[in-house]
Parts: sequence; structure tokens; C-alpha cells
Amino acid sequence: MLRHLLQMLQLLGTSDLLQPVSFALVAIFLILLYKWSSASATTANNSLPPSPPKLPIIGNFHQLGLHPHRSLLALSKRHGPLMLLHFGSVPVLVVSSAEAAREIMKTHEIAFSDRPKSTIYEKLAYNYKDIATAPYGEYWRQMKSICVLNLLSNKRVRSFRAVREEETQFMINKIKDCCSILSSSSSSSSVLNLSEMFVTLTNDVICRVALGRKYSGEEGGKMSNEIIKEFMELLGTMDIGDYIPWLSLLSHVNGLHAKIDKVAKQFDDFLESVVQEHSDQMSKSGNDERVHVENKEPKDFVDILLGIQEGSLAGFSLDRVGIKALILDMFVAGTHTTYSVLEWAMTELLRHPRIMSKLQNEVRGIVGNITDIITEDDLVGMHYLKAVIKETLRLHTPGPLLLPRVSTQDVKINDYDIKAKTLVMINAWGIGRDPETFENPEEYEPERFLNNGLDYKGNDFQFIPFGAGRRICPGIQFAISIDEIGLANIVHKFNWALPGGASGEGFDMTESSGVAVNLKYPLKAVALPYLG
Ligand code: HEM
Repeated sequence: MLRHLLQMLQLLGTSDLLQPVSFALVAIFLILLYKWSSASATTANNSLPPSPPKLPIIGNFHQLGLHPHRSLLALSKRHGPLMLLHFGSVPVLVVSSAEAAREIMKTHEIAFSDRPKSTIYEKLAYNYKDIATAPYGEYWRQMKSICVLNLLSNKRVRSFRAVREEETQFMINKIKDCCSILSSSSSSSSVLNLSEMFVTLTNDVICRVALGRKYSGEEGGKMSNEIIKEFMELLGTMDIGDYIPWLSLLSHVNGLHAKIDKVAKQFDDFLESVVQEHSDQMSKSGNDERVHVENKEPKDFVDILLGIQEGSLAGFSLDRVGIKALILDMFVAGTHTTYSVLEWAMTELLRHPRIMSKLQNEVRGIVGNITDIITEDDLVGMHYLKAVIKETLRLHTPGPLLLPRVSTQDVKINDYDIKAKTLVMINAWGIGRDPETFENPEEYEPERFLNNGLDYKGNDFQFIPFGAGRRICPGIQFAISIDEIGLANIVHKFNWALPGGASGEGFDMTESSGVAVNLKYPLKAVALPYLG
């Protein structure tokens, strides 16, 4: 129990900042626990979904652990696919089956399309002015349609094909360089930090597409992977005051709010300077050469958004904050999720040499022994590659609990009463492991996707790594294009092994904690150039 409470404090961002207060709290909780344990089981109420017993004040917080998607799946096996928890005083509906997810995201879609308020989102996401945290309503609708039609449409994603191919070429060259440096010294093979390569690839593609150039360290820019990482960690933290209002002072005292303010400011300073640079450039170019969305292929997302701001869509004005908030979403929602697919796919391929060979055979069979990179035209017939990516999204769903939603009205589902203002967490990771849908659900078997016809576009509720309904991820095509070209090239150009000839069986698969789940420790592997 003590371990659970300490984990909870860590999740709430209090662990290293407020040790004495944390331990005092734990002591108080333990005393309360003894006193009130008999009263801890939820009052039987047939019209509410089943609930595990909860503790006074904190409710079920202590049962989340460091990997909530795992703890919640275990709890749902005992209590059912619609389960009611409490985080402090907030009711939380946990959804763990395809049928229940369909009820939430399709049958009662409108009632569940809002996002919860949170002090962290408010401070980090410009007071909910981005798409991902904006309340369901007219502002969100306008911002999402700008994103879907102008930034992430299939046509627009295709138009940035050269950027993806060039950045993939950079990654392959970097790996080749590492191989030749190390083979000319002591070893004939080289240990590479693949996680780092994948973060750089994804971040650089997003930077070039969104901002017009790279801002990674060596390019002298101010946007580092570290800022994004800190940002993501904060998004995965819970502000205790959102759930137990009388404890809200804690987040001031323990420095959480100060940290959020610092990271939000760093991000804003960076985005402000980029947007200003683009506006200055546009003014300098003058009217004739000015980039307009309607009549000329624009350079990057900031140009497009400035063009929209100038043209002003009927009845909607996109202001400076809106532009920065939209760009923020591209980084925050796009970077860790997209690179996590490459990281987990390579991890599984290294652990399963049979699958690695089968994929290499497909890729090498289609393009032969070319020295140039594989282009997007070559990917069309690579069905096994696409199955590998889907299986990775199933077994290692980058956002295992999707993004939280909140109900806006009372709804009845499967005879259960779900009250307005209930927080909703959909365990897409757990749904992807349902043995009713997937045979041997814990096994990594891309073959299952060659025959089952399941797609991730939000129509098959058994497989929803990108969510579904109105709030579905608008970046599917963008992410998949980077993952496909990155993975195809990396397995085509090199043969791979784990360092020291290790077998995949003992590989440390520990997950990081937070909203996007990556490997806890970077993936290191040995590359041997493939000579055909
Ligand atoms: C493998 C990569 C990705 C995964 C697994 C992923 C997953 C998700 C999920 C689960 C949601 C919430 C959906 C829901 O509530 O039903 C979401 C929302 C969102 N994603 Fe992605 N995403 C990925 C890549 C991207 C990329 C590359 C971008 C942009 C460049 C992006 C932009 C967004 C935005 C703006 C939202 C908010 C949508 C809304 O609230 O209406 N995502 N994503």
C-alpha cells in the first residue's frame, strides 16, 4: 500500500520536490485508511458502473501506479469494460472494450467529445487555444478544420514528401558514418543509439514542415528535444488540485506550477520568435511575392497560418495565440508518438529475427540492392511493412489511454448511468489486447494484420491507436508516412543485432511513464551495412 501511495505522489509530481510533506501525507492517508477501510467499498448502486473499493480523499488514485494503462486493464478484468473510479472527488469512467468504446465514441459521440479542464493544459496550451485541449465547440471546430484541410490533408502531407526522403537519407548517412568510423577502429560493427536517431528524424521533419527549417541543436536553433521531453513529462503529470481542490496549494509549494510556467515560457519564446521571423519575411517580400494559400504552394505551416490569418475565414479570426497553439500541437502531439512507433518496431524486430528477415526480404525483394534511399513510390507494395507498423501500434499504442474526454450531459450506457462531468479514459492499449479479438494477444505477430482487414482510421473499435470520432487524430497520414519510409530504409540498408550478440529474450522492455509511452531506456543496436 505504501508503495502505491508513493507511486501516486510521484505521478502527482510531488516526489522530489516535497519529500517531508509527502511523507506526512502518506502517514495521514495510512491512518485514515485503517480508520475508514470498512467504509471504503463504494456504496452499491445498481445504476452506476461497477467500481473497485476506493480510499477516502484520494479515491482510486493509489491504484494507478506508474503505468496506468496496465493497472487499469488489470482492474477492468475484475470489474468490467465500463468501470467507475474516482480520482479525488472526480468520477472517472474507464472504458476497456471495443463495444464500450463504440458507445462512447460513436453512439453517444456528442456527449463525449469535450476535453477535461486541467491547470496543466491551461498553462501549457495557451488557455486551451490549441486543438487537442480546446473544449468541444465552435472554436475547436474551426481550428480542427484549419488543421485537417490546410495542414494535414493527404495532399498537403504528400507535398512534403521530399522533406521526409531527405531527412531519411540524413539518418541513413549518419548510421553509415558511425559504421565506418567504428569499423576502421577496433570493432567491425557499431553500437548505435537508435532512439536518438528516431527522435531526430521525427523532430527534424516536423520542424521543417511546420517551421520551414530545422531547429535541432547543431543547427543553432533554440528548439531542443529536451524542451519537448520536459513538456511531455509535464503533460503526463497530474495536478493534485484538479482532483482534490483543498490540496491545490501543494502544486504552488512544491514547485510544479513554477516548472510548468518555465517550460510554457520557453516554448512560447521559441514559437513567438519563429512566427515573428515569418511575418517579417512576408512583409519584406512585399505584396507581389507574398505567399497565399490560394494561389501558390506555401513554404511551411507558419506561412500557411499567417496566410489564413490575413485572409480571415468568414466569421473566424485566427490570432497570433491561435497560430502558436496550433504549431505547438504539431510538436507535442506529433513527435513522441511518431518516433515511438519506430522505436518499438525496431525493438520487436530485434527481439524476433524471423520477423526481421521476413520484412527485409519483402523490402529487398521489391527494391533490390539499390544504394539510394527507398522512396515513397516503392512503399506501395510493402504489405508486410504496413502490417509491422499496425502490430506495433496495437501492442505498443503510443498514447495507451488516448486523450481524456469528459461527458457534457447525463447518458445511459448498457443500463449504467454516466453523469455529466465524468472524466473518460479509453484504454486503447487494453482494447488491443482483448483475446476475443486477437489470438495470442501478448505476442508480436504482424501476420494477423495481413488477413484481418482492421484499420486504424477510427471505424474498427477493436483497434483505435489514433482514437475515433470527431476527436480522432488528424495526423495519421503524417505520422504513418514518416514511420513507413524510416523503417523501410533502416531495415533495407543494414542488418541489425542487439549489442554483444544478446538474444531478444532478456531485453528490457520497461516503458517510460507519461502520456506517450516510449522505451524507458534508449534502444541501442548494432548495424552492419547490407552489401546485397
Ligand atoms: C503514431 C503517431 C500518432 C498517434 C498514435 C496519435 C494518437 C492520437 C490520439 C490517440 C489522439 C486523441 C484522439 C481521441 O481523443 O479520440 C490524438 C489527437 C491529436 N493528434 Fe495525434 N497521434 C499521432 C501523431 C500525430 C501527428 C503527427 C500530429 C500532427 C502533426 C497529431 C496531431 C494531433 C492533434 C492536433 C490531436 C487533437 C485532435 C482533437 O482533439 O480534435 N498527431 N492523436
